Amino acid sequence: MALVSMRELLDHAAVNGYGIPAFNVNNLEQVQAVMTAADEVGAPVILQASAGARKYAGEPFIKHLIQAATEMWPHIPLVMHQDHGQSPAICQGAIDLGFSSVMMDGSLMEDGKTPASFEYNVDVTRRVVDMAHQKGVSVEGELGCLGNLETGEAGEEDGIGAEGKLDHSQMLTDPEEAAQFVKATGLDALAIAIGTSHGAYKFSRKPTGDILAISRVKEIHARIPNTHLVMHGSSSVPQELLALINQYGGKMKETYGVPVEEIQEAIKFGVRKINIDTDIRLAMTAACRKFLFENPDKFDAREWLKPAREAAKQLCKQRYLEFGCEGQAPKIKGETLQVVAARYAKGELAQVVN
Ligand SMILES: O=C(CO)COP(=O)(O)O
Ligand SMILES: O=C[C@H](O)COP(=O)(O)O
Ligand SMILES: [Zn+2]
Ligand SMILES: [Zn+2]
Repeated sequence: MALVSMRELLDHAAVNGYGIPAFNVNNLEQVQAVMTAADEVGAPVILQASAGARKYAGEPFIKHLIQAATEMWPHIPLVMHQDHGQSPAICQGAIDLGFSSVMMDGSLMEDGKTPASFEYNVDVTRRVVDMAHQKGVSVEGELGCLGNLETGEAGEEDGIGAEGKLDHSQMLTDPEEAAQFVKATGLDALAIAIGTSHGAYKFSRKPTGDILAISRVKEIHARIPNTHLVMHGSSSVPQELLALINQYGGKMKETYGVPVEEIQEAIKFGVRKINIDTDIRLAMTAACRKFLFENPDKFDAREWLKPAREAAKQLCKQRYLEFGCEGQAPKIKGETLQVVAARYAKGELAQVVN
């Protein structure tokens, strides 16, 4: 099957009440880990590449790694999604490269650090929707800035995150604004801010409602019940992986992620795409540290990449099962992007916002 539209997968997830993890990938082993996990449980797949991933591997490698996955697993509906595009030009580049879905993250200005105005966000997102839908490519936008409600700080581990302190009104997506935003842009999926942030250091304690606002998901969903919601920064940061890393020479500080049961609750209220990168990083690092510690004489990279890939696969498989993806892949038609483009043109996929 050629690459499919993210909209088609999220529509299917909405009708059938499940959520799809979107895994960040940077290299061969991560692509193989996600695909094998999906194959074992019959899950549809969203592979996403950040700007950092494209810089690390090089765009041709990202493109061909994902295309190789469509050849090796032709029966799995697969979306190639660009994560956190900082400008319409970057999204255009990804569409030209063959991505079947893009994120225009207009919650921050092009520098990836300065919170943007609502008007700026609508303008850039609308422009990306116009060009993407003509090709049948899906668009995710973001309203509200990801950040830690305890400290007012955004994740500082990757290239994207607001600088300085944010207040709660910037870090919690407003339901009414969300409705205006969806109406004005016509996007396919909306990333919301509810207290999650990127990276391993999300919460200083197991999160409760004051720092992880699942109640806000419910309020947004009540206002825009037909829009697919996206949760970024949704790694669960399993304590056993932190313990393994530290047991074998790592030095990670105490930290907590987004509990799986909170994500499961959010899935009941319109969350259809759940972004996970950090958990794969933790799983691979733990496995790699353990293997090298136990086998100090080994030097063939394949020997330590194999357990790392296997650990990533187990993590992905667990999330597919926990989010309800099991057995869904064969039920998805896998329309071509041309067919999807025609459906956008006819207005069949227009957003319904009252
Ligand atoms: O949101 C993400 C990518 O867009 C990844 O989030 P994590 O850092 O929680 O894995
Ligand atoms: O958006 C955040 C992802 O975790 C990507 O991280 P990255 O920019 O380090 O590749
Ligand atoms: Zn953002
Ligand atoms: Zn993100």
